[in-house]
Amino acid sequence: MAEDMLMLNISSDPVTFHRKTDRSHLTSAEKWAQKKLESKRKAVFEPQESSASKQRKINQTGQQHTHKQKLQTPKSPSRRSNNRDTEENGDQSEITAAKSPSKVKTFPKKAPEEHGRPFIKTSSLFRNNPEIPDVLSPAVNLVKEKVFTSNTFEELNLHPHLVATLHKVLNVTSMTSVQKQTIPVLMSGKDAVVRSQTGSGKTLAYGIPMVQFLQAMQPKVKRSDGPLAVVIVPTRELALQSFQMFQKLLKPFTWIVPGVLMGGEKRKAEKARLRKGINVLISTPGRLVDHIKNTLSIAFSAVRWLILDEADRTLDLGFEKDLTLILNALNAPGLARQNVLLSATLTEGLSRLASISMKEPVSIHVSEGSGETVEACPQAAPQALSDSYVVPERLQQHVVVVPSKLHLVCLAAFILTKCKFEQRQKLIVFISSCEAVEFLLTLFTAVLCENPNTTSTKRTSYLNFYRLHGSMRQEERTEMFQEFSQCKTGILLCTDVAARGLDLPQVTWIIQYNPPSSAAEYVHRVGRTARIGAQGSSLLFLTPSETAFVDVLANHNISLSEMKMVDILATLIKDERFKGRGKWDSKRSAAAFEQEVRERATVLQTDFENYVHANNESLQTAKSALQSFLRAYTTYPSSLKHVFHIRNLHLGHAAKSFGLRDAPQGLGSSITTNPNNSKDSKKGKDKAKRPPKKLTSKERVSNLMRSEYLSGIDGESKSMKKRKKKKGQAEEEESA
Ligand SMILES: Nc1ncnc2c1ncn2[C@@H]1O[C@H](COP(=O)(O)OP(=O)(O)OP(=O)(O)O)[C@@H](O)[C@H]1O
Repeated sequence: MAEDMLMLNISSDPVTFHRKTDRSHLTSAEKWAQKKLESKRKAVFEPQESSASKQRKINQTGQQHTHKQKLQTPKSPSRRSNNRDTEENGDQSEITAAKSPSKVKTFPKKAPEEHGRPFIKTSSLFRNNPEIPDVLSPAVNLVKEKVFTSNTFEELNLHPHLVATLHKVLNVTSMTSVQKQTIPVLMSGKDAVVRSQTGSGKTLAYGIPMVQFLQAMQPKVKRSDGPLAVVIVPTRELALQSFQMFQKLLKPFTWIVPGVLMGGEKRKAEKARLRKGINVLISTPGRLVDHIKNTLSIAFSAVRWLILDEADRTLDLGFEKDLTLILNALNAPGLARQNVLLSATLTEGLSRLASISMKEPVSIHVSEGSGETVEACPQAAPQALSDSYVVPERLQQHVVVVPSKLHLVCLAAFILTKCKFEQRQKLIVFISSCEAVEFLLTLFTAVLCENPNTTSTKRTSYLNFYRLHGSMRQEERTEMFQEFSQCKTGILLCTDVAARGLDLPQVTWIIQYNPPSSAAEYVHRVGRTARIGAQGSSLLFLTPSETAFVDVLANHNISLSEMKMVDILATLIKDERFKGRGKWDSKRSAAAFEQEVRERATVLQTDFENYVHANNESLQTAKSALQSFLRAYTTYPSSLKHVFHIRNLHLGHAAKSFGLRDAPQGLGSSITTNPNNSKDSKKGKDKAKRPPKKLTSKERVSNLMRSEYLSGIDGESKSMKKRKKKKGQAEEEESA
């Protein structure tokens, strides 16, 4: 009930959340028990508002012993008899063992009870969820790109040392389609706009002709010439990766010096390197602007090449100002320069924008040339090529619809499926904010990595978590990136900082736990697997209210197959750590199986909640992670607001996905329109007659931002606005 109130408070608009309780999955005993509980809930909570909030306090402190025990008295003969079943309390039911709360120990300390869980207090995970609609991915015209050609680098008239380096150092022999089409164009001195699927070798497609050009320059290139080529990339890790590739390519041509500038590194050291001379300069936009403004020794008079890798990202709003400044600095000397834009998701609009600073660029779309177009469904409307994206042929794309409350357990179950019960899996999980990455890392490490067979701090060996996001120190970022690159199995929890360009070997699964901000970002995220002709899989999590995103993707020729949430959760049957109270026997009926899965999911959620509520620090971390998730949710572009709108979120349910037992107070109270809250009784009376004030979406968002987590930020709406804007545009990409 408290959750219901909160949800209604954030929006007086019609809410799309389905309130109907789906009972189809329940056994008759459960239906009976649930009916009983509902009538009891009505009797206990609905007559008085105050009793609901009183109960919420009880749940939070766990101290009002008498009242709580009254609520816990088992009534039904079903699951409650085993003390693990839920006691429905709106959405905040509890399961407790017969122990006095004073003896309650919090996770991770274990009492000698069955499964080491003396105290379980959790929500009813499987009740009051919105119905899960079937997802029908519309028919699309599948466009495929052939990755490899039979052509070799020898055909290109390159310097023999360059060809040898390709063979021996980079281990490449035949050209990919994009290389075959791009290298001759760039070697002829023309500008180009290049689009080809992720992991198809675009870096070498510009790297090879550039090195061929530089090594042939007469008089011979000197360090003191300064930058002859400038490569702009949106993230630090990508800058580092491109720099390493140039180090390899330039091995035989030692007189040409590559260098990297990126946020997080020491400016002083970079200035010194610039003074000494860097010929191939790779940089993030923000840091380059920084040096243009502050480093006298940076000069662009000799620049002959400008590369914008991930050009759509670099050209979009977040970097517009930086890029204008860079182009002005580069254009000033007025030397003839070759310009190249590359991305897997370049659209006509962007190429037109880019053409302003380019000279009759050649447009290279691999799917038009050497690729083959496969009509998967002739009835489907033909797509304009600029709108349709190509994903790797051997990428298997899935979507799973999961109600918010079950998100956390479902992600955990999926990770266990892959990393505990399958061999050699390397996963990347995309999450919408840095705080949420940190939170999930701590939570999973504590709850999933705990080894039940040891009392020591030894962790399970099959789960190795890594993290990558924009709020990490640069040394940590680089270390994590390299460690994850080299590991054979592991789970990288990250934000979109890892979505573009990164070439992480042998990644088997991409999980989009929070949906991407656009179809293009979807393509880049899934593109971290199935690279250069390899196999890979992806899984997109959506809530029932977000399923229209499948149509958005279909508009770009992306088709997904549905995975069922129950099938993911079923893995928990294999994990004895989350055993239900009843004796589980695999020969029992399908209904009993389903029941056991639900119990185990509840046990897992309980572990998460116990960890989160064990102390104030973890509670605050969970709350700020929830807050950051909500904030990120408000930054979806207006074109996707019909799919991802904050008013469609159920706060109480979203809170569960952060291990919180209830929607935190403050989120609701500051935005409430409940007339009973009025201090002025007369006014309150008048107000009571009126329907709740309809808030504009702006008001709702600003209310949301004024929650308890932001105490101290209250009244700083300007800086808040700034932060939000920044977050939406380029939160994870580099600004310096
Ligand atoms: N001709 C080739 N033969 C074999 N491997 C290649 C070839 N060209 C590039 N590769 C390898 O393919 C991988 C992907 O290349 P690259 O990172 O350049 O792809 P991309 O098209 O830029 O991807 P994204 O769009 O994700 O940035 C790299 O490991 C690279 O070394």
